Amino acid sequence: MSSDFSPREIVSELDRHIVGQANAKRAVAIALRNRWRRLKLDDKLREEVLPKNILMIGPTGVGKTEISRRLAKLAGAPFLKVEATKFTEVGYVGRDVEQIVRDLVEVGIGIVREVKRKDVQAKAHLAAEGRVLDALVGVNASPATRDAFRKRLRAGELDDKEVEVEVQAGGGGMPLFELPGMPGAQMGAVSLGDMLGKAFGGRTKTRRVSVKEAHPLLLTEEADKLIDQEATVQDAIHAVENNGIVFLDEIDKIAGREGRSGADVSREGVQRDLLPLIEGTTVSTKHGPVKTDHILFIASGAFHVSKPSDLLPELQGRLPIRVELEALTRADFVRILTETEASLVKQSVALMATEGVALTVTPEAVEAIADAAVEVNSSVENIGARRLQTVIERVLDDLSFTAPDRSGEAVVIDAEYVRSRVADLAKNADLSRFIL
Ligand SMILES: Nc1ncnc2c1ncn2[C@@H]1O[C@H](COP(=O)(O)OP(=O)(O)OP(=O)(O)O)[C@@H](O)[C@H]1O
Repeated sequence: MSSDFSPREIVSELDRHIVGQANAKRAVAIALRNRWRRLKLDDKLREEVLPKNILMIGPTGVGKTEISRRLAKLAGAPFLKVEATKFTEVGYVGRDVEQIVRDLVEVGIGIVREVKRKDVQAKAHLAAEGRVLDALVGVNASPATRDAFRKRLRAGELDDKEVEVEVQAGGGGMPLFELPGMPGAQMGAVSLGDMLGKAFGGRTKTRRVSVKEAHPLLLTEEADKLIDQEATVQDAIHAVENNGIVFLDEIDKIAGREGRSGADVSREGVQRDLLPLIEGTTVSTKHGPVKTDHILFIASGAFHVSKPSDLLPELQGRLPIRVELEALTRADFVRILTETEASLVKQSVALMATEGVALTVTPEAVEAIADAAVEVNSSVENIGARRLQTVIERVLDDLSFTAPDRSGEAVVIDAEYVRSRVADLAKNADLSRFIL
């Protein structure tokens, strides 16, 4: 499943979504290409080639996660983000780190299942249509009646009619997870196992839904019936072992410093627990053993207080590729707002269009938004590009609330308007702490 993009192509794909950070993009592009190269080797040599894991160093909100996530999406690779500090929490037992691999397998199953669902879509489509017809006319209806209804169904004439359908209980028939690469993927992955357990446990329940709603519900269910579940799991494990990417955030926070207080020992403990995973071990999961030797680990942290050299020497050795990400400038903010493929401005314009409001954000307004973000980042706390979200929300708050009453209107957001919404707040650090 590994993508066959060249490093140059990978970087240019990443460029569509992420501004700047050329070094980090380059490093991950090489790492991805190296996996493709490894898979081309003969068996014996292939086992010898270990991934060169990456340490990303840079302040919060400058694109570390985003680069990794986009890379994984590009490669169709199972991806999981974990905060290293999670393992320093009270009640933590060393073996919990293995949960990372189990969760990654669930993510992998999600990806493989989605691909396989597409493969069987045509067949599943017919089967789902058959079940909607059963619900409409009964299983004993004459072929002629069925055909007549099928025609009307396909023409969309029956969309609003209510039917009773039998669906798997426990979420069956609904998309069970979000795809990696989307926010929330992590949460979805954790509960995925539970949900699948229920979905395929055979319990069904009757639901009353419109014909229009019934079709997608049954489509997923019929597709899953056509998919070989065992092969899905095996493919997923293969994908995880050869292409999996784990993003370990806040690694700097578990780097111990001189002076061994109790907390430092626990931090070092977490590093020791993580080490085997990164060095290569076999984790048992409910789907079988999973080897971690070739999983790519991207560790990341700001390293404001601790330094990479404060990490255990063994861990430092396992993170040989170091890349620094720069803090974002005002000019970067302007580009993030306008040039990226799904920029915040494009998103806002599209969202307002669904309400019939033609929104225009002038270039001067974009500059003013960037100014406000820079100002609050320096006066309150530097959260990088994340600040753009809070500023935009604030700027569009009124419009967002009233949009349904303003259908048909053209609304222009200019610099003056942006300033009127956020300038005072941005100047007042105490206020913006809460609002921006
Ligand atoms: N260089 C950039 N180009 C475009 N968008 C960016 C960039 N940097 C950050 N963003 C946006 O800001 C948000 C946060 O970025 P990201 O999750 O990558 O932060 P991070 O550097 O990983 O920080 P943390 O270590 O706190 O997780 C994302 O929505 C991302 O799209």
